Amino acid sequence: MHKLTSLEITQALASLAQWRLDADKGAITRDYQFADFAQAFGFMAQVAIASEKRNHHPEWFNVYNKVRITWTTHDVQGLSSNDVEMATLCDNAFAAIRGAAA
Ligand SMILES: C[C@H](O)[C@H](O)[C@H]1CNC2=NC(N)=NC(=O)C2=N1
Repeated sequence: MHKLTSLEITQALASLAQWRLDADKGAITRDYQFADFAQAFGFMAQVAIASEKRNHHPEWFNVYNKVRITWTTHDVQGLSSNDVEMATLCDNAFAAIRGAAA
């Protein structure tokens, strides 16, 4: 696992449009809003299981139906492909929950 270069980060964020980059910290953050707490927690449970499976864990905050997630890789003190993969997984899980709720 290597620390992503600025170019690699730009390329990765092209498909993670809702994520905000903190270039100094080497982290990406996104806010999600769900219909209610149950949906928000269900999302967090899915992400938690995937995080354990990949041994790559989020920094997150939840209040009622809102979840803020930040991905960064402590081991490289910046962003790695693990962060990109997990952000993509979060977006897919969010879309599935919103689609199921529709
Ligand atoms: C030893 C090291 O902390 C572990 O391999 C994993 C645990 N989960 C992790 N999660 C995140 N976000 N970054 C890491 O570097 C990381 N490392």
